[in-house]
Amino acid sequence: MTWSTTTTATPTGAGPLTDALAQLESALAHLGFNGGTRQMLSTPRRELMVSVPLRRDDGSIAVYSGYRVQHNFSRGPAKGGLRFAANVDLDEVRALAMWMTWKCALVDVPYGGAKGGIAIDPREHSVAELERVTRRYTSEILPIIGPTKDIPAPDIGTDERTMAWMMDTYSAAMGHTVPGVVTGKPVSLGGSLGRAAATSRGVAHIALMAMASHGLDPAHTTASVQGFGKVGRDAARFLAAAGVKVLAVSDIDGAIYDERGLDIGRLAEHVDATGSVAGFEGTESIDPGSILTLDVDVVVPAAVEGVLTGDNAAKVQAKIIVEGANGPTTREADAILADKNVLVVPDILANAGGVVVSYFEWVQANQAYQWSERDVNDRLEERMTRAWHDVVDYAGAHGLSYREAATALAVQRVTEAHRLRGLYP
Ligand SMILES: NC(=O)C1=CN([C@@H]2O[C@H](COP(=O)(O)OP(=O)(O)OC[C@H]3O[C@@H](n4cnc5c(N)ncnc54)[C@H](OP(=O)(O)O)[C@@H]3O)[C@@H](O)[C@H]2O)C=CC1
Ligand SMILES: O=C(O)CCC(=O)C(=O)O
Repeated sequence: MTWSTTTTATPTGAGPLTDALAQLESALAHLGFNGGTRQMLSTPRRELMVSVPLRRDDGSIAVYSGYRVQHNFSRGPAKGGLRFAANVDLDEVRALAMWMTWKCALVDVPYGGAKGGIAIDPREHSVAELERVTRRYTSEILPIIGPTKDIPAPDIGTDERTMAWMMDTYSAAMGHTVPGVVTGKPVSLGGSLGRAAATSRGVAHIALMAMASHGLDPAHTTASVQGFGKVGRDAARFLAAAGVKVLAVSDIDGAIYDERGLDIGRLAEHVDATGSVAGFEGTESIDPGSILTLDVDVVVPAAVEGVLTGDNAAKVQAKIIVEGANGPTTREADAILADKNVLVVPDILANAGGVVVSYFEWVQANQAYQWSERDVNDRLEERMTRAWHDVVDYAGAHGLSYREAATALAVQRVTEAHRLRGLYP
């Protein structure tokens, strides 16, 4: 395994880390923070790179690159998801870890930020292979995770089953069951009621508040959703349940459109049966790239980073973008959308419902006590509403965009924790 504790994240060219660092720079400039604070916040506290060997079902050996980046611990243990995707690399994981720090601070949960990833396409592997690769990765990063150190959760390409394997591997090494080492576990293993849909519930709640702030009545509002995975599917479901007409959704394989509004329940059944939104009866197949620029009121990118760019931002017709995904909007797109007066609700606010309920899960696991789903959802809504008002008020008071306000608020909280812990560590 390769350890690094001193790397300053210096990205090359465009990409999520470039965007994340630019957002940090603008928050630091607004707050008037000095070079030392800047260097501390732009530098991950710890990075671990591992090679993950896998014996494939046919007996051959493959080796995958794995990462865990812990960006900050000032407010508590590091927290963040684990991604399985072919294009995962260190800079992407660094950016995602930094965004986790701001997200946790913004919704005021007592965590720092982390993220992990393995450069593997889960669709190319059997369940048995995925289990072996997850267990080996967990063993490799075991020294730096734990309920008081760093607590992984699901992200792209991983799910509650992955978390169960991680918990089991960690627990076997400890000699006793440690449910608090991961969140997003199956409920029967100490997971929280409401966690599976929490990110989407939060996205929809924030989208409805953003719509209200623009005087949009859900019953007369249209939306499109990019991505129909753990976040996109339920975000579309909650929006539709609130009366919003979801006209289009997409996944890797295609995009579909229905001017009458999609039946999300039936679409979910179609996806469960076929593996894709493509070919859903009664809908028109459209160019997946157009999902972000359709004539709708609200766009929810809920797939990957860097999809709203300098090339397509000028074509956006929506009034509101609610970032279900992490980092879907590049710096160039942000500037163009601001000029067009499009409201961008940033990822660290819009998709924070997942980590909020992960926090609730961790609290429940540590106390070996389960809350009701109603309790979880009420507390989630309360936290999301509070964070929304914090951002709106701060943006209004300082003449900032919502992204600038959210990042500045978060950076201020992290820096304050750092100051209170002592200036001379
Ligand atoms: N899960 C969580 O709790 C949280 C997730 N997020 C963020 O939300 C986003 C989605 O995560 P999640 O839903 O968990 O991941 P999933 O793996 O469950 O789903 C990802 C979805 O995005 C689709 N997709 C991938 N690439 C593209 C593309 N280029 N164009 C269109 N669709 C694409 C996938 O298609 P296909 O189905 O065909 O593979 C799938 O539908 C990520 O940015 C993640 O970091 C943020 C906060 C919490
Ligand atoms: O639930 C968590 O701990 C983190 C989820 C996540 O990876 C994210 O919010 O981006």
